[in-house]
Amino acid sequence: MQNINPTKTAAWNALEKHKAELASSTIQDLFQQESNRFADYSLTFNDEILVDYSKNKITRETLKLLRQLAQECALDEAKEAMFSGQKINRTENRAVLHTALRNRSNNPVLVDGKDVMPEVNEVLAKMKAFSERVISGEWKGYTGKAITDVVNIGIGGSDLGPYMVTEALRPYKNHLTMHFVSNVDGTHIAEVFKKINPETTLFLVASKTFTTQETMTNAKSARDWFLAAAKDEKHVAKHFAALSTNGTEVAKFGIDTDNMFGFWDWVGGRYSLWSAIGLSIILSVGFENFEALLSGAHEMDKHFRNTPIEQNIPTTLALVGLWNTNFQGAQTEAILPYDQYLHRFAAYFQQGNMESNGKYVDRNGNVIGNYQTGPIIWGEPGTNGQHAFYQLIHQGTTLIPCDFIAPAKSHNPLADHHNKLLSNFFAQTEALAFGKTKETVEEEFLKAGKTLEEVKEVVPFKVFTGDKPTNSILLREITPFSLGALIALYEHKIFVQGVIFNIFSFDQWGVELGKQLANRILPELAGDETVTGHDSSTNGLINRFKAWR
Ligand SMILES: O=P(O)(O)OC[C@H]1O[C@](O)(CO)[C@@H](O)[C@@H]1O
Repeated sequence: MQNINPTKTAAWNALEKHKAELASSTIQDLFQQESNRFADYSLTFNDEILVDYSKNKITRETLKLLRQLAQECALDEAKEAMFSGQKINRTENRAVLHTALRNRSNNPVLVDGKDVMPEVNEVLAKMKAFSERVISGEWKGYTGKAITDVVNIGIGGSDLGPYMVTEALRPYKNHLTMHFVSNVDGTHIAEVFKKINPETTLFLVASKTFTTQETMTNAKSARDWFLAAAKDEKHVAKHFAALSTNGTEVAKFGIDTDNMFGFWDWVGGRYSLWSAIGLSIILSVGFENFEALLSGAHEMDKHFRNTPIEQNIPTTLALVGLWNTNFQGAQTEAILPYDQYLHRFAAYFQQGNMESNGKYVDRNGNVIGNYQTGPIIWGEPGTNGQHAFYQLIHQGTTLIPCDFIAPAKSHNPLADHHNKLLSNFFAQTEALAFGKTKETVEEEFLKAGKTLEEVKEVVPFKVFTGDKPTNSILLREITPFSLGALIALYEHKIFVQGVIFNIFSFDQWGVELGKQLANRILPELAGDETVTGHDSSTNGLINRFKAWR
């Protein structure tokens, strides 16, 4: 992977000039100039996912220059480096191979000269056998009863991915009730304890490192709660499994390593739902559906690796996103799924994108001064978002590019709900792009029998400038396969942007300082002594906490 400052490329320079030339054009103007924008600026994956990026302020020239930028930043070489197991996570000296976890072709993937596929397949086979026993009821708890509830204890990538997918695939669910505990706030696990029975609950302790404070604290409380009922330590083996890379810590915690499902340091936490961390998904929807999820992601991997840049969906979305943040002044991106089952999708990619590309130091170790790296990611399902924050997207002073995502076919085709839902999706993207002029507002008033004199004060507030960029991602249906492909699409989008930003997307040093300071503060919270070792604000807060608790 080369270390190229994107702003030093010829393409970046040309994009700056091009931006100035386009400045006076609106998205509406571009639609008037190009009658076929939909056909020319949309791509289809597998006849299952349509990506329409026509409602962005881009032209053929914009795309040509953005593609040139990707080439000048050696994107193809970086892609091959990732897929072939090179240690592109240089600050941790690790390969980045979530693609190997879903490599359904089974072609060898080498890390340090060793094919990782046999081990990947071995863990998959172990998860299959285990999940079948639990789902069928053959796996019994300590009093001989079958498992009814599964509690995944993990945080960050060890929670957000499996939780998001489990929710997204609810229509495929079996009888097991799933719970996800992540927060170290005792409330999170205490509320779950109220709903479960120790005799019929299986705890999955999901942690790549098996040292994460939140997870280990919750896991210990779960074990204490369980032993308060089960009494005998030997019963732990029937009720606790570990999903981790760290066998030593798993054994130290007291979980039978027969109940451990391993993965490897080349799986990043936020890219780990395809690994043993996906066991809760398998327990919820069955192994076959998990395989279909992997297959969907694998198809997207092949598309990303092999499709020319002009038709390459993740690359196109990455380039359009980069254009919006670096040349149009946007700082955030909203992900707006019009599907209630995808209610954690934005939260999932909040970590996926912001932990990956929220970096200010480039691959040479230099501070980045003159371009933006990862955007702020946020979002909520439509139409809830419409009644909450869309006001600002339509009429605020900040530019917010949005991804609208929806399935054509609903899993719950109740009366006309889905048509209503989708009419809102289509209407929003139309309104954001084309807005509403002063003339239209006045015309509407005249039609309603008002005079222009009567309404002149209110007219400005009813005008929508439009010219707000959106992508529309329409899926045929949310299935395990299409969901796998959709997730992989976003993962690769993040990768492409990281390559061009010239940053390391697969480390996360930015989360360490807070952890370090919390470890220093924790013992200070124990006694009643006044704390004086910090700045006046931190001392003041700690001391008031101690006085009030
Ligand atoms: O799976 P682990 O090791 O418990 O880590 C959980 C999460 O903590 C982080 O390391 C930092 O917050 C994430 O990258 C990771 O997903």
